Amino acid sequence: MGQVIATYQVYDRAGQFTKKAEGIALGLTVGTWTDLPDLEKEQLKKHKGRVIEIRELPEDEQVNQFFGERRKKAEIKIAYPSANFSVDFPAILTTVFGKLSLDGEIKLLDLEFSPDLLEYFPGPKFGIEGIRKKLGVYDRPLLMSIFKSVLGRDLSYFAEQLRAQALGGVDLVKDDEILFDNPMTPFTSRILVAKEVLQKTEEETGEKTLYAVNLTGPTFELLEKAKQAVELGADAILFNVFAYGLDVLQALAEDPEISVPILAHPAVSGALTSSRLYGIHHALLLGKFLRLAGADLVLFPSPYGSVALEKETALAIGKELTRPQDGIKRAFPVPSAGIHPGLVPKLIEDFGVDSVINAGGGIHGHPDGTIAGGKAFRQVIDSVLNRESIEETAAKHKELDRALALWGGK
Ligand SMILES: CSCCC(=O)C(=O)COP(=O)(O)O
Ligand SMILES: [Mg+2]
Repeated sequence: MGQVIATYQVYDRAGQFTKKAEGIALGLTVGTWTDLPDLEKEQLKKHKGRVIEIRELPEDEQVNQFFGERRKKAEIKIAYPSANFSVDFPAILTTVFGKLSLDGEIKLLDLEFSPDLLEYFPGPKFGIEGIRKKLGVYDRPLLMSIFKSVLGRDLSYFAEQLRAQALGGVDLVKDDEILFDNPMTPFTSRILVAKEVLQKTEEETGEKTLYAVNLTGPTFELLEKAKQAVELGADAILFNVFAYGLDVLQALAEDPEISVPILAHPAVSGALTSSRLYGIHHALLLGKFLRLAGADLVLFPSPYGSVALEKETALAIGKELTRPQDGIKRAFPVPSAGIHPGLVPKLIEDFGVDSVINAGGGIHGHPDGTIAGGKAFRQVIDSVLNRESIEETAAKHKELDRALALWGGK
């Protein structure tokens, strides 16, 4: 029989972890099992959660200080039989971390699926290889940029900014996650204008650029809207998955008519991941779950920029997105926020060639404008791959030199 195994981090004053683990295993499955007559006990046995490991860990001094008292810490693993749930994110999350998520200092660290359950999750349609094929770029990290200051501006401004990003050598341009459907730059018009602009830049430069349009609006309109986007020729979709839910992403990814890559934005996810004591581990939510739900590219805070994650955490997300997994394509890690050219060597060292360098302000804020901003990034990416020092490359390219002078990194 299939099962999911949940790993939790728990704290307890008295360190009564066996009691706590058994309480969870019962409470989230058969509830009052021990008080029932024998016949019912037998029937409910196959539904009971099973404690499979309790591992006491050294106390966390930061947590002790926070509470002003000592708290013992442990990791516990509980297996939940698949007989208890339908195999979808809402049912599984409610089973393993439904009311439990409200019950004191407990964090969901990991969830292992038995192989039979993995078949219910599509994974990315395109993944790293599929996106590289679309772009014809195989040997370097991709470069992505973000429209900025488009709110309140019209389509001609949008077209101008898109053209500059493409001429700067950017592979993918995405809407900012805060750009919704609006009268100045309507969803469908953005797709049509982008198509025209990017066809022209490709003719001029020979390089392809993909545009990811922000798919927004009421949940029950999204599928139709996404299909309409594809019909109009959209290259890719940006999706604020945590404002909607993992299952909505999965529905989009599974639909054969939505035949474009999906970029998952981490907006709102910090409310679920950021606490040391509560919520869901970053690598599980932004890594394992988003990949299973079908994201082709996943944005998350890098260890360095303006909204930084601890390095170990950011690396763990990247690892979940790219580790080999039977039948499930790898998704592109996109460590983001406050990225400028000086950070690129570290990002490539951390996330490898199969990652995306992504910048908004770091491109448009270049002292010589957006085209120069894109070029500076492409120059530093080449510099790292050619094992040239950043100083040597900057001496040959004024775009990179000016970016490093402004933001540092030499
Ligand atoms: C926290 S990851 C998402 C980053 C993002 O949405 C963004 O707009 C980053 O812009 P920046 O100007 O910091 O590159
Ligand atoms: Mg943004």
